[in-house]
Amino acid sequence: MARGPASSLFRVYAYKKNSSRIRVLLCNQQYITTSSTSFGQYHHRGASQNPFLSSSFHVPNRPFSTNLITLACLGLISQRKNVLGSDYFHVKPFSSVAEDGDGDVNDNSEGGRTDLVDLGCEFDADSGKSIDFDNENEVTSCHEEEDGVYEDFDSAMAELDNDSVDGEGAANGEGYVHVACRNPLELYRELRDTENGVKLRRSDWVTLTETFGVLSRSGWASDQALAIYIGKAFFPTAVQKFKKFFFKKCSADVAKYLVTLGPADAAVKFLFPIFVEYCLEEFPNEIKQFQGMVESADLTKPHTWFPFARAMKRKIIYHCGPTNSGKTYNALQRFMEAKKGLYCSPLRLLAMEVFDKVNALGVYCSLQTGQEKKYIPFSNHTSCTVEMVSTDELYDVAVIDEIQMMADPSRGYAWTRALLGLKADEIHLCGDPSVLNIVRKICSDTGDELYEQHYERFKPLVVEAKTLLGDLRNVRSGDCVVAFSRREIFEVKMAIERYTNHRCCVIYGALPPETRRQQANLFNDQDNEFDVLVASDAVGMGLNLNIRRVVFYSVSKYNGDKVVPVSASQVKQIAGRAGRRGSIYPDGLTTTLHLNDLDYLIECLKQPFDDVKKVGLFPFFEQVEMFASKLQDVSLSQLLEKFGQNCRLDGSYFLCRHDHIKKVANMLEKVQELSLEDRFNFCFAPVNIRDPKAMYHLVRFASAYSQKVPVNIYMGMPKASASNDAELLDLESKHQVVSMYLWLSQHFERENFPYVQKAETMATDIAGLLAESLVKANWKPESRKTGKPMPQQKADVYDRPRSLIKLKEK
Ligand SMILES: Nc1ncnc2c1ncn2[C@@H]1O[C@H](COP(=O)(O)OP(=O)(O)OP(=O)(O)O)[C@@H](O)[C@H]1O
Ligand SMILES: [Mg+2]
Repeated sequence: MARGPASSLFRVYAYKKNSSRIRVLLCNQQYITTSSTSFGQYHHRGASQNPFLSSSFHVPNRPFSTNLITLACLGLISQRKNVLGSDYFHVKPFSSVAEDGDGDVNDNSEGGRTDLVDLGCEFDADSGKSIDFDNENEVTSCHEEEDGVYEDFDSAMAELDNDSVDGEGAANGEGYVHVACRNPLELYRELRDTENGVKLRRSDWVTLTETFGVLSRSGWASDQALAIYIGKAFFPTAVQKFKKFFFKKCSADVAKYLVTLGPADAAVKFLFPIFVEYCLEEFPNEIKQFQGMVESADLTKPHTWFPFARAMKRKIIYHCGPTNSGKTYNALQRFMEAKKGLYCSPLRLLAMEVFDKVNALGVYCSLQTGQEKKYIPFSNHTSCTVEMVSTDELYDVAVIDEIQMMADPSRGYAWTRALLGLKADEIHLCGDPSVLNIVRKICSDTGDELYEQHYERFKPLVVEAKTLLGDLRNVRSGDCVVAFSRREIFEVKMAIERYTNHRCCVIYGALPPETRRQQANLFNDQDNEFDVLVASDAVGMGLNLNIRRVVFYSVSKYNGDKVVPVSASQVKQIAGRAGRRGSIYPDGLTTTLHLNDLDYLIECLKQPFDDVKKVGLFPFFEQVEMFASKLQDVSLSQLLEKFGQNCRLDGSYFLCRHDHIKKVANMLEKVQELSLEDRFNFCFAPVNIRDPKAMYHLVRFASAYSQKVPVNIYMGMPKASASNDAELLDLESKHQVVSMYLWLSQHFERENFPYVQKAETMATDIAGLLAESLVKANWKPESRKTGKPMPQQKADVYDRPRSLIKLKEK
């Protein structure tokens, strides 16, 4: 068996065709020795003399080259200890490895020992079968070999071995290092300095072409390339150029080896470091430019963005608990006691509710939402929406309500910014426990003191197992039926009012907050006939309504793409509206319309709160501007796209979704004279991008603004309340336009928007008309008209609303 008898070196070559088939041929002892530190973490104890001797060994799923080293060592170790589990592969003992008296494998470092040679065998994890090699390392028997790859491989290997034997210094097995074991930089330089590469056989050329295809599509490789500032967009081009270079320069042994590996991950892992060397030399400008871009899109360490807040010693109090447990109530107590306080709300409606409540209790409080600013003389307190938080003002106490919204995919950044940036001695966070861990982490980054106050629900929420048995005639006074689309809301309202004596109020997202508030008051007030509320998930956050029972009309909703189950946390939030302390129904009930949705409801209520791992971030304009300076001739939408692709974030943060902003930016492309900053700010205006009327007006506002003419609202005012759904939709959309104008007037120089008063009057009038319309609304939702005509319903039989039937049929 011995080959190169006097050699203190041996070679192992590992070939991994798939995860269970590993071939060990030869390895250069020197190589193992020098690389032993790289897997030092995998062995312990007993490594005193020979670093490969270990009493236990874990075979990691490592990159190919590490496996190579590991295998070589494992062979030695198994020889001595037989410790390898057979899960990974069976090790055929290396009969040629001698043991000394105490059973240790001879330490090669002693020098002159010649017995560590010729380690030729192949291992198969599944079968345990091995392929034996004779001492010239040519296959002597090849069990269960089916395809020709192995044969090619074997002959390639045999050739390589022969080359090494014939080559310089090979007589004793020294000097030859297989390409897989060689330094990639060296390999790259060799390729680069070669005049002409080897002429490839057609079949090899095909294999190599496929291999480059795999490299170019490899997510692993494009991720790794980011480390040397090869961006994802440039990566395929870089691979393409590398491929050209490679085909021109490739040497016989590299080509042969790659062909052996085939178009697989192992080949990508082998090629990648060479590719890196190539890129570093070939694309210095691209790398520099991308590096500049990446560095300007650095969103890591967001707590350092607020040096003033960092200079303060803030006290953070987390009011942590489920819905209706008194979190907001307790935080507001501190807010009202403070000399100067700020309350940050997730919704305009809730900001208004707190504004009213606090003023009613004798604490002067102003209101600040995106659309309106109500300054109460002598007030030191402000109730605002979280997006309007000022990180410049100093406060004694600030309250950030619904803090779990930090994890909201689109709006989360506003909560994160408030928490990181508020300059307040005391900050009260109210929310469920889902973001508690991440708040702990953020506080340890910011150096703020965190106090936790845990709450329990005042009264447990009771699930009514009977459900409404699919029949809306089982609705009772004090019920809130929750549906997840405007269309369903009107269908339910119509059905209830048609088949029962109840009257319904409605609350949904597209209604202005004034109208929602009017509807909520109508429902809360016991002295009228409106005793049922039909609402969307817009009712879910923080509001205090006189709800006895929350009935889920359905437990799935359309997410803009497909119908998906409503999330457990949302179900909890919504169901939590029932039975508020202090309301006329302090015992909360919840159920579903249909029996077959009940299990899902119970499951959601039972589920523990998520443990959120990341919260949202979005760059300030200044960051986007800095990023823009690294690019030329790109639109804002492209800029944001690129920012999203290239920004760096810490593990606790994600970049908030901004498709909506990009769409608005695209629409505004036709407005030419806007500065980048104005354009950026316009994109945050509250507009329904699916409403062409609203989009038209936004573009008009932006055009007038860019031409420095006073921005006016040219829109006919409706004369009367709606008498059908089209008119109702028109009112909703007109209110949005006015609301957008008001928002712009708050976010840009006021003198450019001189018609604020007119807009406010229009907004109030439209909200009034909407309220009037909703009281009498008993028509089919507009979108229904485009569908097939419905069969006539029998007057006395309640029929389930059609959209639900369709959903269930699906
Ligand atoms: N100590 C208290 N005394 C009187 N009323 C209270 C007290 N605590 C809470 N309430 C009332 O109970 C209701 C629910 O309280 P609160 O709004 O603070 O709950 P929450 O935990 O913030 O709920 P959510 O998660 O839904 O926002 C409110 O109407 C509030 O005024
Ligand atoms: Mg609350």
